[in-house]
Amino acid sequence: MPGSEFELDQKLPVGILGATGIVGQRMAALLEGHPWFELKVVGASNASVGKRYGNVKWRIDNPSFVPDAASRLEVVSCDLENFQNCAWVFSALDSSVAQEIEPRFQQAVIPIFTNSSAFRMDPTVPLIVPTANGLDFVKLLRTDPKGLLVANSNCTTSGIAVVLAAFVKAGLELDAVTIHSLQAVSGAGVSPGLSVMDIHDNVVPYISEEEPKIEEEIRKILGFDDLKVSASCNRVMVTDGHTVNLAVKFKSTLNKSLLVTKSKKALTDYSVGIKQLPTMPKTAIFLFDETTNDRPQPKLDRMREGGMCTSVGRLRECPVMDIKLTLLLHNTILGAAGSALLNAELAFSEGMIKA
Ligand SMILES: NC(=O)C1=CN([C@@H]2O[C@H](COP(=O)(O)OP(=O)(O)OC[C@H]3O[C@@H](n4cnc5c(N)ncnc54)[C@H](OP(=O)(O)O)[C@@H]3O)[C@@H](O)[C@H]2O)C=CC1
Ligand SMILES: N[C@@H](CC(=O)OP(=O)(O)O)C(=O)O
Repeated sequence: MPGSEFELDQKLPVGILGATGIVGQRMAALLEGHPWFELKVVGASNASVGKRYGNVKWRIDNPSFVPDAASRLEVVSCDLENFQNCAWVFSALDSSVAQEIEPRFQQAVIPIFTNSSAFRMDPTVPLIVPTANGLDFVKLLRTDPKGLLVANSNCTTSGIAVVLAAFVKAGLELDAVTIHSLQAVSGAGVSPGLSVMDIHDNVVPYISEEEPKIEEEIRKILGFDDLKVSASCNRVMVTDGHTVNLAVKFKSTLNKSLLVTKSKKALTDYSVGIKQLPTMPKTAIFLFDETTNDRPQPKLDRMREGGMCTSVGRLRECPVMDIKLTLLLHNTILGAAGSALLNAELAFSEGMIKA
């Protein structure tokens, strides 16, 4: 927890657009008992308007089930006037809907931290995975604090960006990256979501629009326009937690064995370089050593550090590239709601949003 400068007389009122979906529910669960922010408004589509939030069909495995304080709220429409008293809003809207609704909040000068992909590649929108490029966000807030719309990345992108950021920070220059993902069903959201008939006992080797999104977002987050990235995405029968097999080629003349050693050190030494905040994990990356060759696994490792830590294992030489590894991230926490919340904490702690 930060020091007394952040002790507030009253918590800041915040709202969620798309509060009834999988990411919106995660946001509500993470906000329950938050030291600075209090969930006051929950918005969704007309299908949910008028319901008590506690009566909405709950879909995530939060220990407190529907968060207690939020359960009494009534779901409202995502019209601006319902959120006028919020210090800012989190958006967990479908991207097609977000495209229309999010700019209205931006124009009304209500800051918005969005999980949607609608504006991620807009050059005026910071694309921030706080445990990867959070320090860039701090610098931006200090020099040009106008970003009222802040996006976090695609879920799969998030953990990859964290690992690659650690390599870059350790001075390992990236040349090319290949990505093979095994993505959980919660990534597909509720509506339309995935049919059990399609995914049970199955692997689906295609996720609409996912591959180019990951490739572009990684370049934007790391700031390397010329980085070669190739992604292949698969949907698997896992509830939460995306697994990624990553191979990396460095711009280096060192031999592969040395690059493995340096990569391991980069991951174990990695520190994000920003202050401790309520949702910041103590360690952004957890590396399994060579005595453990069957981890990370979604069921066992997705909740490490409250779902905000990227777990890495099986880091070894690659006969084609230089190194390869397996990483795991929680797709609705690090990959969505947790990063949006940490971005808001960062912005608030840097004075972007006044109490
Ligand atoms: N799931 C994941 O792992 C990740 C998701 N994201 C992004 O986060 C966003 C939310 O994803 P997810 O929670 O999975 O999606 P869901 O389909 O589960 O939820 C969508 C939400 O948007 C609301 N909504 C839909 N149409 C409208 C409308 N016309 N007006 C107002 N509200 C509307 C829904 O309300 P209602 O219930 O009433 O229909 C619901 O609350 C998406 O943009 C997604 O791409 C990003 C990273 C990871
Ligand atoms: N498409 C991702 C989740 C997601 O919604 O990503 P995005 O916000 O980039 O559309 C998945 O299927 O796991």
